[in-house]
Parts: sequence; structure tokens; C-alpha cells
Amino acid sequence: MTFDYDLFVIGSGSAGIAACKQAVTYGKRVGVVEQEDFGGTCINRGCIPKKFIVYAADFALQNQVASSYGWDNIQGNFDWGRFIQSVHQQIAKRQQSYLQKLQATGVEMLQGKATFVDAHTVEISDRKITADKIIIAVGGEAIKLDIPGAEYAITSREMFLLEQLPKRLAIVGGGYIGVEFSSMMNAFGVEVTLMDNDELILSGFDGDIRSGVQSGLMKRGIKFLGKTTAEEIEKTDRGLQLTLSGDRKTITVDTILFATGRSPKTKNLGLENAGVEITEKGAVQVDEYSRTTQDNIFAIGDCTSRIPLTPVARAEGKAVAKTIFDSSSVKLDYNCVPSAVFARPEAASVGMSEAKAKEKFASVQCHRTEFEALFESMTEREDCTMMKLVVDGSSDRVLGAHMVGERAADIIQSLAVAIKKGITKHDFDATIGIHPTTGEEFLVLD
Ligand SMILES: Cc1cc2nc3c(=O)[nH]c(=O)nc-3n(C[C@H](O)[C@H](O)[C@H](O)COP(=O)(O)OP(=O)(O)OC[C@H]3O[C@@H](n4cnc5c(N)ncnc54)[C@H](O)[C@@H]3O)c2cc1C
Ligand SMILES: NC(=O)c1ccc[n+]([C@@H]2O[C@H](COP(=O)([O-])OP(=O)(O)OC[C@H]3O[C@@H](n4cnc5c(N)ncnc54)[C@H](O)[C@@H]3O)[C@@H](O)[C@H]2O)c1
Repeated sequence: MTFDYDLFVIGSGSAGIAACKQAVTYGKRVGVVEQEDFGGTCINRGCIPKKFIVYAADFALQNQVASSYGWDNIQGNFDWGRFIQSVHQQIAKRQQSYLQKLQATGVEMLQGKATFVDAHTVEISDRKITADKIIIAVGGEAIKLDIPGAEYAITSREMFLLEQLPKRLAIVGGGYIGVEFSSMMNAFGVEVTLMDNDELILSGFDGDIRSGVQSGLMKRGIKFLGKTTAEEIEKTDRGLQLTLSGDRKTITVDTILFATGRSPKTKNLGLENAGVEITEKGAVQVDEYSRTTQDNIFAIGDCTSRIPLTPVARAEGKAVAKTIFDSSSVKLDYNCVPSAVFARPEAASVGMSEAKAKEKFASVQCHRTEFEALFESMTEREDCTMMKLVVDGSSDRVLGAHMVGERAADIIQSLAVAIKKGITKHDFDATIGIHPTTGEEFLVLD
């Protein structure tokens, strides 16, 4: 049987594009379909626009302490409308260059919503295309709580479309998105109330990261409500009235952000027509080679709910194209995937948390420090830096590294290479640092 494509990819996000780019290197006929903006979440409404907002917010934070460094009369006027417009222009420019580069590789790009007709056929509008192999890379979407008045709340997607900053913002969910937006919005002067089901923010991270970031946010005036969720939203003439769980107290705000996680975008994709099964939570069921329950169909990225991060999505895309078209199957190693929370204070981690390590190893040693960074010592701000190495006591191998503080993401990124390679605490001690930096403190931990 002949097909229109050797490989057809549904979804042009980080995962789908990486798969396309790798597949064309084998001289294959590759097509990709996108129902929204090419490039997916990361470049259009995720990591990239978010990082621009982090940079904008940093000016506000630096301005607050500039007088400690001899600066007078720092201008304090921030024009969100002008700024967010520039962000969208920058995104459009990046998207254009992204599209041109992809087109140049010979990948055919189609616009529209794809649904499966059968295991080799996909329908896009009224057109049917056939492919030998198909990759599902449809990503995820924010979960909206099912509570009365939920229609008045927004998700991270709409945060990038705000025409003006709210005066009062409530954020439900203290994970990556809730913490990052509470940090950015607080820097712009927005009154932020953050809440989470759990006692501490950032579930899944090492305990010292959770408490370190939480106390850093609270010192900056963010109000945190632990073991709390939203039960009801009502629109009043004073704003949005949010009823909290527990004692059913209410708070009134201008904007409510739901940031309680994301779910795979697998509904209405016709997966049942193709024999592709999903898990209870809607993720496409895959094996370690990203194969679905149908032989010729694969799934990668956020829609598989493995580790929903851009670099992982990209790596899965590359690996699956190699598995499909190279002679050997490529199994991705999910150990030591670093990640960061771009809040202020910033936090980053790689490898095992102290709690995880203690579950797995008989003897675990933690080497930890907490100090005031050089930059902060000239100011009256009380930001604290925390660094921690989790070490297997019997082999001296470093199992995890965790940091809260300036440049945590970049520092942990570099340590990730060494830790993945099996570096020991002795190797850290034997390495000479760069002075004066924050990172050098990882090399002198007691
Ligand atoms: C606010 C926010 C900030 C983030 N920040 C970071 C960060 O700093 N670092 C990081 O590593 N990760 C971050 N992430 C996560 C990261 O964006 C995702 O892990 C990554 O984009 C996943 O890529 P993907 O290709 O799996 O999915 P996506 O990028 O979501 O791409 C899926 C694409 O498929 C398309 N699609 C869906 N269904 C169909 C269909 N039926 N037909 C055609 N097209 C379809 C969608 O329109 C979408 O464009 C962030 C996410 C959010 C929401
Ligand atoms: N810097 C980054 O790499 C980055 C940034 C943003 C998003 N992301 C990715 O996007 C994904 C989604 O982010 P997210 O922040 O929406 O999810 P998340 O899973 O990181 O956090 C969700 C939080 O909401 C809480 N929660 C769940 N239900 C709740 C409820 N009903 N009431 C109150 N709290 C509730 C959870 O305890 C958790 O702390 C992340 O898992 C991450 O992979 C990454």
C-alpha cells in the first residue's frame, strides 16, 4: 500500500517538531498538522513569553534595591500594555523564522484540526491524508476546576492576553505556573493570594526547595494559603468573590488564575478509530519507545504525561523518529532530568530529593548551606540562598542537587551533566571554583 506520507505528525509543539526535523534527515516524506499556532505551547503561550515576563519583573525587583547600589530616582513606571504587545511581536517574529526553517527542511505543514479515521488515515477539515507511521504530539491544556463560577477564572493561556494588570490576583495551585505567575505579578505591584491543596507549594520538589521558595515569596508580600482550594466564584460589583475551602471565608479579587495542573489533549481525536488506548487520566498509553497500543502509531510530549517539560518533549521527538526510521530502537533515559521554577527566588533541581533518596538508599548524606548572596548583602532585602547535595553514603555518589537563589537554573543545568555521569561528593570537593560566584558554594559544602 502506498501512503501520502512516510510519517505524519499531529501537533507542531516542541515534541512534534523535533520528530519532524529528525525524520527528514532520513530522506522521508514528512507532514505535520497544527490546529492553532505553529510551535505549540512553549513558544506561543509557555516558556518563552513567560521568560520575557520574568525579565520584565526583574527590573522592578532590581529597582527596589537600586538605591543600595548608589542609584537615585529610578523610574518606577511600568507599561504592561506596551510590554505585552512587544512580547507578542517578538513571538510572531520567532514563529515566522521557525516556520521558514522547518519549511526549508522539506516538512509539509498543514493547518487544521486532525482526527483519526483509522490507524493510517487522518482527517483534517474535509481532507483525508494517509501515512505509514503517525505520531501523536497534541500536548496538554490547563485543567479548569469544576466549581460554580469557574467561567470567571482564567488559565495561564489568558495571562499572556491580559490587557491590563489586575490590582488583586488569586492563584489556585502552587505548582510551577502558580508560583511563577505569583512571583512575576507581585513584582509588578499586583496584590497576590496564592493557595494550594497542600501545606507547601511546589509538590514533588525537595522539601528545602519548597520551604525556601515559599518563605521567599511570602517575604515579598505574597499571601499563601496552604491546604486551601477554591469552592465557588461569584461576580460582584466589587470584583470576583472567591469562596475558600475550610471555613468558607471569601476574598475579593479582580482576576482568578487556575493553575492546578494540565491534562493531555486527547479528547475528540478519534483515538478509538485507530485502536490507540489512553490511561485513566487521558494520557496516550505508550511503552518505553513511545509506541502506542497500535503498532504504527507513536505518542510523545505532554500528551503522554511523562515529564511535561520542553526539553523532554524535544528529546522524545528525536528519539521516536530514530526508533521509527533508524535500525535501532532508542529508549530515552528519564533519570536526572533537571528542572527550574523561574520565580524570585529562583529554584532548580536535578536528581533525587532528600526524601526520595532516603526511600531508596540505606545511607543518605545531605550537604547543605544557606547564606545571603553577595548581591543581597548590600541591600536591606533578606533573600536567602540554599544549596543542597544529596549523596549516597556508601558510594559517595551524588544523587541530587537542589538550589534556591540567584541563577539556580543555570547552575543546576551544568551540575546535571556531572550528576548524570555519576560524579561523587569527593569530585565536587576536588574541583576549584570561580570566584566570586554563587555556584562556587556547591564545591565547598561541608
Ligand atoms: C505557562 C507555561 C509555562 C511553561 N514553562 C516552561 C518552562 O519554563 N520550561 C519547560 O521546560 N517547560 C515549560 N512549560 C511546559 C512546556 O511548554 C511543555 O512541556 C511543552 O510545550 C510540551 O510540548 P508538546 O509538543 O508536547 O505540546 P505542545 O507544545 O502543547 O504542542 C501540541 C500542539 O498540538 C496541537 N494540537 C492539539 N490537538 C491537535 C489536533 N487534533 N490537530 C492538530 N493539532 C493539534 C496544539 O495546538 C499544539 O500546538 C510551560 C508550560 C506552560 C503552560
Ligand atoms: N519552569 C518550568 O519548567 C515550567 C513552568 C510552567 C509549567 N511547567 C509545566 O507545566 C505543568 C503544569 O503546571 P501547573 O503549575 O499547572 O501544574 P503543577 O502540577 O506543577 O502544579 C499544580 C499544583 O496545584 C495544586 N492543586 C491541584 N489541585 C488543586 C486544587 N483543586 N486546589 C488547590 N490546589 C490544587 C497541586 O498541589 C500542585 O501544587 C508542570 O507540571 C510543568 O511540567 C513547567
